Amino acid sequence: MEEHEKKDHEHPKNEQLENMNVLDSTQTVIKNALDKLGYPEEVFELMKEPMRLLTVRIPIRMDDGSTKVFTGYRAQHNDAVGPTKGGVRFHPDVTEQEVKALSIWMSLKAGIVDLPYGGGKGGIVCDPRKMSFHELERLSRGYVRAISQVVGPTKDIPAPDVFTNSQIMAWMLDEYSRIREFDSPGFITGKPIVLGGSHGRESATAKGVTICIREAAKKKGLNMKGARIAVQGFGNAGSFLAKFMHDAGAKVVGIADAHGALYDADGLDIDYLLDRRDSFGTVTNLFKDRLSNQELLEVDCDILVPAAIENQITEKNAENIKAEIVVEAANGPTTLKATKILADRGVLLVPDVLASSGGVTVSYFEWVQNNQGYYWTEEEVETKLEQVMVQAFENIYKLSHGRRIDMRLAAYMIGVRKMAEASRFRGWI
Ligand SMILES: NC(=O)C1=CN([C@@H]2O[C@H](COP(=O)(O)OP(=O)(O)OC[C@H]3O[C@@H](n4cnc5c(N)ncnc54)[C@H](O)[C@@H]3O)[C@@H](O)[C@H]2O)C=CC1
Ligand SMILES: O=C(O)CCC(=O)C(=O)O
Repeated sequence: MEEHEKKDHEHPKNEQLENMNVLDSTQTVIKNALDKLGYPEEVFELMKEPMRLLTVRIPIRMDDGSTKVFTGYRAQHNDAVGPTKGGVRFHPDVTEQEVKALSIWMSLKAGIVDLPYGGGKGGIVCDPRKMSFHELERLSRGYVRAISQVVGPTKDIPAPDVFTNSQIMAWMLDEYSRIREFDSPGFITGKPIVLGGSHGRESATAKGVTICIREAAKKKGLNMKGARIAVQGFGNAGSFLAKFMHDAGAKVVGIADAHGALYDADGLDIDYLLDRRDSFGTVTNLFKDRLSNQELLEVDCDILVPAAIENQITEKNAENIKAEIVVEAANGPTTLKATKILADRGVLLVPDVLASSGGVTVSYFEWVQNNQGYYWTEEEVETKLEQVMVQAFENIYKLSHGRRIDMRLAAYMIGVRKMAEASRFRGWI
Protein backbone atom coordinates (compact mmCIF):
# COMPACT_ATOMS: atom_id res chain seq x y z
CA MET A 1 0.00 0.00 0.00
CA GLU A 2 2.78 2.34 0.95
CA GLU A 3 4.58 1.45 -2.27
CA HIS A 4 1.41 2.12 -4.29
CA GLU A 5 0.81 5.49 -2.68
CA LYS A 6 4.35 6.50 -3.42
CA LYS A 7 3.96 5.66 -7.13
CA ASP A 8 0.64 7.48 -7.38
CA HIS A 9 2.22 10.50 -5.84
CA GLU A 10 5.07 10.44 -8.34
CA HIS A 11 3.04 9.58 -11.41
CA PRO A 12 1.02 12.79 -11.96
CA LYS A 13 4.29 14.68 -12.15
CA ASN A 14 5.42 12.51 -15.07
CA GLU A 15 2.06 12.74 -16.78
CA GLN A 16 2.33 16.51 -16.78
CA LEU A 17 5.46 16.30 -18.88
CA GLU A 18 4.75 17.06 -22.51
CA ASN A 19 5.25 14.21 -24.97
CA MET A 20 8.38 15.09 -26.94
CA ASN A 21 8.32 12.02 -29.17
CA VAL A 22 8.27 13.49 -32.66
CA LEU A 23 6.84 10.32 -34.20
CA ASP A 24 3.86 10.36 -31.80
CA SER A 25 3.23 14.04 -32.54
CA THR A 26 3.32 13.68 -36.29
CA GLN A 27 1.03 10.63 -36.11
CA THR A 28 -1.47 12.68 -34.10
CA VAL A 29 -1.61 15.40 -36.75
CA ILE A 30 -1.74 12.89 -39.63
CA LYS A 31 -4.72 11.19 -37.95
CA ASN A 32 -6.46 14.55 -37.57
CA ALA A 33 -5.76 15.50 -41.18
CA LEU A 34 -7.04 12.16 -42.55
CA ASP A 35 -10.16 12.37 -40.36
CA LYS A 36 -10.88 15.87 -41.61
CA LEU A 37 -10.46 14.68 -45.19
CA GLY A 38 -12.81 11.76 -44.51
CA TYR A 39 -10.33 8.92 -45.12
CA PRO A 40 -10.96 5.57 -43.40
CA GLU A 41 -8.79 4.16 -40.61
CA GLU A 42 -6.73 1.92 -42.93
CA VAL A 43 -5.21 4.99 -44.61
CA PHE A 44 -3.88 6.06 -41.22
CA GLU A 45 -2.63 2.50 -40.60
CA LEU A 46 -0.63 2.76 -43.82
CA MET A 47 0.74 6.23 -43.19
CA LYS A 48 1.54 6.21 -39.51
CA GLU A 49 4.92 4.47 -40.01
CA PRO A 50 7.40 4.22 -42.89
CA MET A 51 6.80 1.26 -45.22
CA ARG A 52 10.45 0.32 -44.89
CA LEU A 53 13.16 0.96 -42.30
CA LEU A 54 16.69 -0.32 -42.74
CA THR A 55 19.07 -0.31 -39.77
CA VAL A 56 22.73 -0.75 -40.59
CA ARG A 57 25.96 -1.17 -38.61
CA ILE A 58 28.95 0.41 -40.29
CA PRO A 59 32.47 -0.58 -39.20
CA ILE A 60 34.94 2.25 -39.80
CA ARG A 61 38.71 2.23 -39.42
CA MET A 62 39.56 5.34 -37.39
CA ASP A 63 42.75 7.35 -37.91
CA ASP A 64 44.33 5.84 -34.77
CA GLY A 65 44.00 2.33 -36.22
CA SER A 66 41.03 1.29 -34.07
CA THR A 67 37.67 0.20 -35.52
CA LYS A 68 34.46 1.90 -34.51
CA VAL A 69 31.02 0.57 -35.45
CA PHE A 70 28.37 3.22 -36.21
CA THR A 71 24.61 2.73 -36.37
CA GLY A 72 22.77 4.18 -39.35
CA TYR A 73 19.21 4.22 -40.66
CA ARG A 74 17.31 4.77 -43.88
CA ALA A 75 13.53 5.09 -43.62
CA GLN A 76 11.25 5.06 -46.69
CA HIS A 77 7.83 6.29 -45.74
CA ASN A 78 5.63 5.77 -48.78
CA ASP A 79 6.56 5.29 -52.44
CA ALA A 80 3.07 5.33 -53.97
CA VAL A 81 3.68 8.67 -55.72
CA GLY A 82 7.25 7.96 -56.83
CA PRO A 83 10.73 7.24 -55.48
CA THR A 84 11.34 8.29 -51.90
CA LYS A 85 13.51 11.34 -51.22
CA GLY A 86 15.11 13.02 -48.24
CA GLY A 87 18.29 14.00 -46.48
CA VAL A 88 20.85 12.16 -44.37
CA ARG A 89 21.63 13.49 -40.89
CA PHE A 90 24.93 12.94 -39.06
CA HIS A 91 24.25 13.76 -35.40
CA PRO A 92 24.83 12.14 -31.99
CA ASP A 93 21.10 12.37 -31.13
CA VAL A 94 19.83 10.51 -34.22
CA THR A 95 17.29 7.81 -33.25
CA GLU A 96 15.06 5.38 -35.09
CA GLN A 97 11.97 7.36 -34.02
CA GLU A 98 13.45 10.61 -35.29
CA VAL A 99 14.40 9.16 -38.68
CA LYS A 100 10.91 7.68 -39.05
CA ALA A 101 9.27 11.04 -38.27
CA LEU A 102 11.66 12.85 -40.61
CA SER A 103 10.71 10.46 -43.44
CA ILE A 104 7.00 11.14 -42.86
CA TRP A 105 7.65 14.89 -42.96
CA MET A 106 9.40 14.40 -46.32
CA SER A 107 6.27 12.72 -47.74
CA LEU A 108 4.21 15.68 -46.53
CA LYS A 109 6.62 18.20 -48.07
CA ALA A 110 6.49 16.37 -51.42
CA GLY A 111 2.68 16.56 -51.28
CA ILE A 112 2.68 20.24 -50.34
CA VAL A 113 5.01 21.39 -53.13
CA ASP A 114 3.62 18.76 -55.50
CA LEU A 115 6.75 16.76 -56.31
CA PRO A 116 6.61 13.24 -57.84
CA TYR A 117 8.15 11.70 -54.73
CA GLY A 118 7.39 10.00 -51.45
CA GLY A 119 9.37 10.71 -48.31
CA GLY A 120 12.59 9.12 -47.14
CA LYS A 121 15.24 10.07 -44.60
CA GLY A 122 18.49 8.72 -43.24
CA GLY A 123 20.75 9.25 -40.31
CA ILE A 124 23.92 8.06 -38.65
CA VAL A 125 24.51 8.26 -34.91
CA CYS A 126 27.85 10.06 -34.83
CA ASP A 127 29.42 13.40 -34.02
CA PRO A 128 31.14 14.65 -37.19
CA ARG A 129 32.57 17.61 -35.22
CA LYS A 130 34.84 15.10 -33.50
CA MET A 131 35.87 13.18 -36.62
CA SER A 132 38.63 13.86 -39.12
CA PHE A 133 38.00 14.56 -42.81
CA HIS A 134 39.19 11.06 -43.75
CA GLU A 135 37.10 9.35 -41.07
CA LEU A 136 34.05 11.22 -42.39
CA GLU A 137 34.82 10.10 -45.92
CA ARG A 138 35.06 6.46 -44.81
CA LEU A 139 31.81 6.76 -42.86
CA SER A 140 29.96 8.35 -45.81
CA ARG A 141 31.17 5.64 -48.18
CA GLY A 142 30.45 2.89 -45.63
CA TYR A 143 26.87 4.14 -45.23
CA VAL A 144 26.29 4.00 -49.01
CA ARG A 145 27.69 0.46 -49.20
CA ALA A 146 25.35 -0.55 -46.38
CA ILE A 147 22.19 0.93 -47.95
CA SER A 148 23.04 0.55 -51.67
CA GLN A 149 20.43 -2.17 -52.25
CA VAL A 150 17.50 0.05 -51.27
CA VAL A 151 18.53 3.41 -52.77
CA GLY A 152 19.04 4.68 -56.32
CA PRO A 153 17.93 7.39 -58.78
CA THR A 154 14.54 5.72 -59.30
CA LYS A 155 14.20 4.21 -55.80
CA ASP A 156 15.27 6.56 -53.04
CA ILE A 157 17.38 9.69 -53.46
CA PRO A 158 19.37 11.05 -50.47
CA ALA A 159 20.42 14.69 -49.89
CA PRO A 160 22.04 16.84 -47.16
CA ASP A 161 20.58 17.52 -43.71
CA VAL A 162 22.09 18.41 -40.32
CA PHE A 163 25.91 18.16 -40.34
CA THR A 164 26.08 16.80 -43.89
CA ASN A 165 27.08 18.88 -46.91
CA SER A 166 28.00 18.83 -50.60
CA GLN A 167 31.38 17.16 -49.91
CA ILE A 168 29.63 14.27 -48.15
CA MET A 169 27.15 14.04 -51.05
CA ALA A 170 30.14 13.85 -53.44
CA TRP A 171 31.71 10.91 -51.56
CA MET A 172 28.35 9.16 -51.43
CA LEU A 173 27.81 9.69 -55.17
CA ASP A 174 31.28 8.37 -55.96
CA GLU A 175 30.76 5.26 -53.84
CA TYR A 176 27.36 4.53 -55.38
CA SER A 177 28.69 5.04 -58.93
CA ARG A 178 31.56 2.62 -58.20
CA ILE A 179 29.16 -0.02 -56.88
CA ARG A 180 26.86 0.33 -59.89
CA GLU A 181 29.78 0.70 -62.31
CA PHE A 182 28.30 3.75 -64.07
CA ASP A 183 28.08 7.43 -63.22
CA SER A 184 24.74 8.06 -61.47
CA PRO A 185 24.40 11.79 -60.72
CA GLY A 186 20.64 11.37 -60.09
CA PHE A 187 21.37 9.08 -57.11
CA ILE A 188 21.85 11.99 -54.73
CA THR A 189 21.18 15.76 -54.63
CA GLY A 190 22.91 18.66 -52.93
CA LYS A 191 26.07 17.74 -54.86
CA PRO A 192 28.85 20.17 -55.78
CA ILE A 193 27.94 21.97 -59.05
CA VAL A 194 30.86 20.32 -60.89
CA LEU A 195 29.41 16.87 -60.14
CA GLY A 196 25.93 17.74 -61.44
CA GLY A 197 24.66 19.80 -58.52
CA SER A 198 22.10 22.52 -59.16
CA HIS A 199 22.63 26.23 -58.91
CA GLY A 200 20.67 27.49 -55.94
CA ARG A 201 20.48 24.19 -53.98
CA GLU A 202 22.85 25.31 -51.22
CA SER A 203 20.70 28.31 -50.34
CA ALA A 204 17.35 26.78 -51.38
CA THR A 205 16.03 25.93 -47.92
CA ALA A 206 16.71 29.47 -46.70
CA LYS A 207 15.27 30.95 -49.93
CA GLY A 208 12.06 29.01 -49.36
CA VAL A 209 11.92 30.16 -45.74
CA THR A 210 12.52 33.76 -46.90
CA ILE A 211 9.55 33.53 -49.27
CA CYS A 212 7.35 32.15 -46.47
CA ILE A 213 8.45 34.96 -44.12
CA ARG A 214 7.64 37.56 -46.78
CA GLU A 215 4.18 36.05 -47.44
CA ALA A 216 3.43 35.70 -43.72
CA ALA A 217 4.51 39.31 -43.11
CA LYS A 218 2.09 40.46 -45.83
CA LYS A 219 -0.76 38.63 -44.10
CA LYS A 220 0.17 40.25 -40.78
CA GLY A 221 0.69 43.71 -42.31
CA LEU A 222 4.30 43.70 -41.12
CA ASN A 223 6.85 45.70 -43.13
CA MET A 224 10.00 43.64 -43.76
CA LYS A 225 12.17 46.78 -43.75
CA GLY A 226 13.35 47.09 -40.18
CA ALA A 227 11.43 44.00 -38.98
CA ARG A 228 13.31 42.38 -36.08
CA ILE A 229 14.17 38.73 -36.58
CA ALA A 230 15.83 36.07 -34.42
CA VAL A 231 17.21 32.85 -35.92
CA GLN A 232 18.09 29.73 -33.91
CA GLY A 233 20.65 27.71 -35.90
CA PHE A 234 23.49 29.15 -37.98
CA GLY A 235 24.15 26.28 -40.38
CA ASN A 236 22.95 25.83 -43.94
CA ALA A 237 19.35 26.93 -43.28
CA GLY A 238 19.96 29.53 -40.55
CA SER A 239 23.03 31.32 -41.88
CA PHE A 240 21.76 31.83 -45.45
CA LEU A 241 18.46 32.96 -43.97
CA ALA A 242 20.13 35.53 -41.69
CA LYS A 243 22.01 36.86 -44.72
CA PHE A 244 18.88 37.07 -46.91
CA MET A 245 16.94 38.84 -44.15
CA HIS A 246 19.79 41.25 -43.49
CA ASP A 247 20.09 42.03 -47.23
CA ALA A 248 16.31 42.57 -47.44
CA GLY A 249 16.56 45.32 -44.83
CA ALA A 250 15.31 43.36 -41.82
CA LYS A 251 17.21 43.66 -38.55
CA VAL A 252 18.69 40.33 -37.42
CA VAL A 253 18.71 40.91 -33.66
CA GLY A 254 19.63 37.36 -32.60
CA ILE A 255 21.28 34.19 -33.84
CA ALA A 256 22.11 30.91 -32.09
CA ASP A 257 24.11 27.73 -32.64
CA ALA A 258 24.66 24.59 -30.55
CA HIS A 259 26.84 26.56 -28.09
CA GLY A 260 24.56 29.50 -27.31
CA ALA A 261 23.15 32.71 -28.76
CA LEU A 262 24.12 36.29 -29.61
CA TYR A 263 21.70 39.19 -29.27
CA ASP A 264 21.86 42.88 -30.17
CA ALA A 265 18.68 44.98 -30.25
CA ASP A 266 20.33 47.24 -32.85
CA GLY A 267 21.04 44.32 -35.17
CA LEU A 268 24.02 41.95 -35.45
CA ASP A 269 26.82 42.28 -38.00
CA ILE A 270 25.76 39.28 -40.06
CA ASP A 271 28.53 39.49 -42.67
CA TYR A 272 31.15 39.41 -39.91
CA LEU A 273 29.47 36.42 -38.20
CA LEU A 274 29.21 34.55 -41.51
CA ASP A 275 32.89 35.16 -42.06
CA ARG A 276 33.79 33.72 -38.66
CA ARG A 277 31.47 30.70 -38.53
CA ASP A 278 32.91 27.21 -39.05
CA SER A 279 31.66 24.51 -41.41
CA PHE A 280 29.34 23.11 -38.72
CA GLY A 281 27.52 26.43 -38.28
CA THR A 282 29.31 27.36 -35.05
CA VAL A 283 30.21 30.96 -34.25
CA THR A 284 28.88 31.93 -30.81
CA ASN A 285 31.76 30.17 -28.99
CA LEU A 286 34.00 33.04 -30.15
CA PHE A 287 32.08 35.49 -27.95
CA LYS A 288 31.95 35.88 -24.17
CA ASP A 289 28.66 37.73 -23.97
CA ARG A 290 26.21 34.97 -24.84
CA LEU A 291 22.60 34.05 -24.17
CA SER A 292 21.48 30.45 -24.05
CA ASN A 293 19.67 28.84 -26.97
CA GLN A 294 16.45 28.89 -24.99
CA GLU A 295 16.81 32.58 -24.06
CA LEU A 296 17.12 33.47 -27.73
CA LEU A 297 13.64 32.08 -28.42
CA GLU A 298 12.12 34.57 -25.98
CA VAL A 299 13.90 37.76 -27.09
CA ASP A 300 11.94 40.80 -28.24
CA CYS A 301 11.46 40.38 -32.00
CA ASP A 302 8.78 40.33 -34.71
CA ILE A 303 9.77 37.11 -36.45
CA LEU A 304 11.29 33.99 -34.88
CA VAL A 305 12.88 31.26 -36.99
CA PRO A 306 13.91 28.01 -35.32
CA ALA A 307 16.46 26.57 -37.79
CA ALA A 308 18.32 23.93 -35.75
CA ILE A 309 16.73 20.85 -34.15
CA GLU A 310 13.45 19.45 -32.79
CA ASN A 311 11.40 20.33 -29.71
CA GLN A 312 12.68 23.86 -29.10
CA ILE A 313 9.35 25.68 -28.66
CA THR A 314 7.38 23.76 -26.04
CA GLU A 315 4.56 24.36 -23.59
CA LYS A 316 7.22 25.72 -21.22
CA ASN A 317 8.22 28.71 -23.36
CA ALA A 318 5.39 29.18 -25.90
CA GLU A 319 3.65 31.77 -23.70
CA ASN A 320 6.87 33.81 -23.57
CA ILE A 321 7.55 33.96 -27.29
CA LYS A 322 7.31 37.64 -28.29
CA ALA A 323 7.35 37.19 -32.07
CA GLU A 324 4.06 37.55 -33.95
CA ILE A 325 5.31 35.28 -36.74
CA VAL A 326 7.13 31.96 -36.22
CA VAL A 327 8.50 30.29 -39.33
CA GLU A 328 9.88 26.76 -38.87
CA ALA A 329 13.00 26.30 -40.97
CA ALA A 330 13.97 23.28 -38.84
CA ASN A 331 12.07 20.01 -38.91
CA GLY A 332 9.88 19.56 -35.85
CA PRO A 333 11.00 22.54 -33.71
CA THR A 334 7.58 23.16 -32.11
CA THR A 335 5.62 20.65 -30.01
CA LEU A 336 1.89 20.14 -30.45
CA LYS A 337 1.02 21.83 -27.17
CA ALA A 338 3.14 24.82 -28.12
CA THR A 339 1.50 24.93 -31.56
CA LYS A 340 -1.86 25.29 -29.83
CA ILE A 341 -0.63 27.92 -27.39
CA LEU A 342 0.83 30.01 -30.22
CA ALA A 343 -2.37 29.66 -32.31
CA ASP A 344 -4.52 30.71 -29.34
CA ARG A 345 -2.30 33.76 -28.87
CA GLY A 346 -2.76 34.75 -32.53
CA VAL A 347 0.85 34.04 -33.52
CA LEU A 348 1.07 33.08 -37.21
CA LEU A 349 3.06 29.84 -37.32
CA VAL A 350 4.30 28.66 -40.71
CA PRO A 351 4.94 24.92 -40.22
CA ASP A 352 8.14 23.03 -41.10
CA VAL A 353 6.57 20.89 -43.82
CA LEU A 354 5.77 24.08 -45.74
CA ALA A 355 8.51 26.49 -44.64
CA SER A 356 11.47 24.17 -45.17
CA SER A 357 10.26 22.60 -48.42
CA GLY A 358 12.43 24.88 -50.61
CA GLY A 359 15.36 22.47 -50.09
CA VAL A 360 13.65 19.40 -51.48
CA THR A 361 12.06 21.49 -54.24
CA VAL A 362 15.46 22.50 -55.61
CA SER A 363 16.71 18.96 -54.99
CA TYR A 364 13.93 17.86 -57.32
CA PHE A 365 15.11 20.46 -59.87
CA GLU A 366 18.63 19.04 -59.50
CA TRP A 367 17.38 15.48 -60.14
CA VAL A 368 15.37 16.64 -63.19
CA GLN A 369 18.49 18.35 -64.57
CA ASN A 370 20.53 15.18 -63.96
CA ASN A 371 17.92 13.05 -65.73
CA GLN A 372 17.82 15.44 -68.72
CA GLY A 373 21.55 16.13 -68.78
CA TYR A 374 20.60 19.77 -69.35
CA TYR A 375 21.42 22.39 -66.73
CA TRP A 376 19.57 25.54 -65.73
CA THR A 377 20.77 28.98 -64.69
CA GLU A 378 20.45 30.23 -61.13
CA GLU A 379 17.71 32.64 -62.28
CA GLU A 380 15.64 29.79 -63.74
CA VAL A 381 15.94 27.83 -60.51
CA GLU A 382 14.98 30.84 -58.39
CA THR A 383 11.99 31.78 -60.56
CA LYS A 384 10.63 28.23 -60.41
CA LEU A 385 11.22 27.99 -56.64
CA GLU A 386 9.44 31.32 -56.09
CA GLN A 387 6.35 30.10 -58.00
CA VAL A 388 6.21 26.80 -56.13
CA MET A 389 6.62 28.31 -52.66
CA VAL A 390 4.13 31.16 -53.13
CA GLN A 391 1.50 28.73 -54.44
CA ALA A 392 2.11 26.27 -51.58
CA PHE A 393 1.91 29.04 -48.97
CA GLU A 394 -1.31 30.40 -50.45
CA ASN A 395 -2.98 26.97 -50.63
CA ILE A 396 -2.25 26.25 -46.99
CA TYR A 397 -3.11 29.74 -45.74
CA LYS A 398 -6.47 29.64 -47.56
CA LEU A 399 -7.35 26.21 -46.21
CA SER A 400 -6.34 27.24 -42.70
CA HIS A 401 -8.59 30.31 -42.85
CA GLY A 402 -11.45 28.62 -44.67
CA ARG A 403 -11.60 25.69 -42.23
CA ARG A 404 -10.55 27.72 -39.15
CA ILE A 405 -7.69 25.33 -38.42
CA ASP A 406 -4.05 26.03 -37.66
CA MET A 407 -1.52 26.17 -40.49
CA ARG A 408 0.09 22.87 -39.40
CA LEU A 409 -3.12 20.89 -39.74
CA ALA A 410 -3.91 22.62 -43.05
CA ALA A 411 -0.43 21.74 -44.33
CA TYR A 412 -0.83 18.10 -43.31
CA MET A 413 -4.24 17.92 -45.03
CA ILE A 414 -2.70 19.12 -48.28
CA GLY A 415 0.45 17.04 -47.75
CA VAL A 416 -1.27 13.66 -47.28
CA ARG A 417 -3.85 13.91 -50.04
CA LYS A 418 -1.77 12.98 -53.11
CA MET A 419 -0.07 10.10 -51.27
CA ALA A 420 -3.44 8.75 -50.10
CA GLU A 421 -4.91 8.96 -53.60
CA ALA A 422 -1.85 7.33 -55.19
CA SER A 423 -1.97 4.53 -52.60
CA ARG A 424 -5.65 4.02 -53.38
CA PHE A 425 -5.13 3.86 -57.16
CA ARG A 426 -2.37 1.31 -56.61
CA GLY A 427 -4.85 -0.82 -54.70
CA TRP A 428 -2.96 -0.64 -51.41
CA ILE A 429 -5.91 0.66 -49.42
N1 LIG B 1 19.86 21.56 -45.23
C1 LIG B 1 18.68 21.49 -45.79
O1 LIG B 1 18.55 21.57 -47.02
C2 LIG B 1 17.45 21.37 -44.97
C3 LIG B 1 17.48 21.45 -43.59
N2 LIG B 1 16.32 21.38 -42.89
C4 LIG B 1 16.31 21.43 -41.44
O2 LIG B 1 16.91 22.63 -40.96
C5 LIG B 1 17.51 22.39 -39.67
C6 LIG B 1 18.96 22.81 -39.74
O3 LIG B 1 19.60 22.06 -40.76
P1 LIG B 1 20.91 22.57 -41.50
O4 LIG B 1 20.97 24.05 -41.45
O5 LIG B 1 20.97 21.87 -42.79
O6 LIG B 1 22.03 21.94 -40.57
P2 LIG B 1 23.53 22.42 -40.35
O7 LIG B 1 24.27 21.22 -39.93
O8 LIG B 1 24.04 23.16 -41.52
O9 LIG B 1 23.41 23.43 -39.12
C7 LIG B 1 22.84 23.04 -37.90
C8 LIG B 1 22.83 24.22 -36.95
O10 LIG B 1 22.10 23.80 -35.79
C9 LIG B 1 22.93 24.00 -34.64
N3 LIG B 1 22.68 22.92 -33.66
C10 LIG B 1 23.07 21.62 -33.72
N4 LIG B 1 22.72 20.97 -32.61
C11 LIG B 1 22.09 21.87 -31.84
C12 LIG B 1 21.51 21.84 -30.56
N5 LIG B 1 21.52 20.71 -29.82
N6 LIG B 1 20.93 22.99 -30.08
C13 LIG B 1 20.92 24.12 -30.82
N7 LIG B 1 21.48 24.23 -32.03
C14 LIG B 1 22.06 23.13 -32.52
C15 LIG B 1 24.36 23.92 -35.16
O11 LIG B 1 25.27 24.57 -34.28
C16 LIG B 1 24.22 24.65 -36.49
O12 LIG B 1 24.27 26.03 -36.31
C17 LIG B 1 17.31 20.89 -39.40
O13 LIG B 1 16.13 20.71 -38.65
C18 LIG B 1 17.13 20.32 -40.79
O14 LIG B 1 16.43 19.11 -40.79
C19 LIG B 1 15.10 21.31 -43.50
C20 LIG B 1 15.02 21.24 -44.85
C21 LIG B 1 16.17 21.19 -45.69
O1 LIG C 1 16.75 17.97 -50.46
C1 LIG C 1 16.22 16.93 -50.14
O2 LIG C 1 15.98 16.02 -50.91
C2 LIG C 1 15.81 16.67 -48.71
C3 LIG C 1 15.88 17.82 -47.77
C4 LIG C 1 15.50 17.37 -46.40
O3 LIG C 1 16.05 16.42 -45.89
C5 LIG C 1 14.43 18.05 -45.69
O4 LIG C 1 13.66 18.81 -46.29
O5 LIG C 1 14.30 17.82 -44.47
